Amino acid sequence: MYHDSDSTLETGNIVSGGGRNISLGDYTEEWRAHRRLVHSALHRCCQQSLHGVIERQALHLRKVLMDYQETAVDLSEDFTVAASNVITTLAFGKEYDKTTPELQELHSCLNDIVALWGSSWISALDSFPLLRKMPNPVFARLLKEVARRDAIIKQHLNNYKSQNKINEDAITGFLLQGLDKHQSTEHGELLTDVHVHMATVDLLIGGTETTAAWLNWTVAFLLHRPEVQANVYEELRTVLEGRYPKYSDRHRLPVLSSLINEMLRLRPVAPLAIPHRAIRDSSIAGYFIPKNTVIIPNLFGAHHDPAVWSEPYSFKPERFLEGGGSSTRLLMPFGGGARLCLGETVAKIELFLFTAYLLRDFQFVLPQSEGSLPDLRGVASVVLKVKAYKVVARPRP
Ligand code: HEM
Repeated sequence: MYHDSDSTLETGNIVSGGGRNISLGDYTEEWRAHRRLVHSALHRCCQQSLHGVIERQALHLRKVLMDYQETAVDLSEDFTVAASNVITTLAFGKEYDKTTPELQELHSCLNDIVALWGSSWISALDSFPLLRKMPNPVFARLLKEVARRDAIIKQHLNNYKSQNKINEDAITGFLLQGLDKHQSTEHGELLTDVHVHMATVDLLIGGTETTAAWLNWTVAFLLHRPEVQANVYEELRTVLEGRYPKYSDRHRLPVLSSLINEMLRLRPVAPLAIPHRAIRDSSIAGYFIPKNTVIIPNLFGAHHDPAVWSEPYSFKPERFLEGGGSSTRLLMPFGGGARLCLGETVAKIELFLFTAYLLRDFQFVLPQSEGSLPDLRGVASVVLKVKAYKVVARPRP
């Protein structure tokens, strides 16, 4: 019932390529066809190539951590590169080193757009359209960054298309080929290259900082309760007998799964999801919701409701173990309904494999130089991030 995200606003239209991306697009036939196509592409890639792509990035991350040789480092950038490489490999068959200028340009541009669009200057423009008639440096920068983003993505997609063989197992390959098959919706709206372009932006924005922030939170919480880390390691060691895990091993690794679920509960990295709009008069829990009301789902609130969770603010993965009293059915870190996170399956495989690989090979410890444990309160923005901290990744014997 609550389908539309709020994109009638002018700045939203600019950022979303005229409403042609999924996260900000309105609930139209065109939007549904677009989402269906991207969903099919992700589904196919989850079955065909995703596992291998993530394994490769997890092993690369392992090498990066080994190379630090137990020095105290902030791992946030390495996590961002690992998560981003999963998406860029799937989207245009490319992976980057963190020092690559191309990668830095892509991320600085996407991060600037998210930050500028979330700024109060831009909200003021949407609330008081007359302000658009006056010079506004923030708005001018937003326009410039959107143009830069579009030029970068276009170049990547053109490079990809100019390769002789377009691989249908890669997302973009599937999307491009899918355009021929699904081009027209029931009502005749056309899906074009612009939709592939905007889907790539959606996947890059939706799939990079979220996964990276989640990994960074997990290491921070593990420093606070080292025994959880020891329990996960012990489980990995005994169940897997030395080999690296596959996603299909998850049911045999309840301790690891409980850690992942507890982190998704405690720090849903998109704490307020994406604004939705009621497409018709409705009600929630007995409250009348008129058509067009914008609804902001408070996922963080739902995950900390004392009526549902005991000690909601405590880090207690064991609550999800048998007899622990909590059910994963009450979790909603990926939102819900028609706007459910498109990358939910991709994210779940990533969180599982990255965490398993990291905890199998490293013990994360507080550096002696750090006086105190990481601050767990977080920095609020579109993505909920942990404050910067340093950690030592000590290789397991
Ligand atoms: C820890 C990892 C992640 C979390 C917690 C997360 C969470 C979310 C949430 C809460 C939403 C909004 C849902 C709503 O409004 O009801 C969302 C939307 C979205 N996410 Fe994720 N996400 C994650 C990873 C990913 C990944 C890896 C991708 C891409 C492969 C992705 C792509 C998207 C897209 C495209 C949307 C917009 C969907 C729409 O508006 O229809 N996300 N995500």
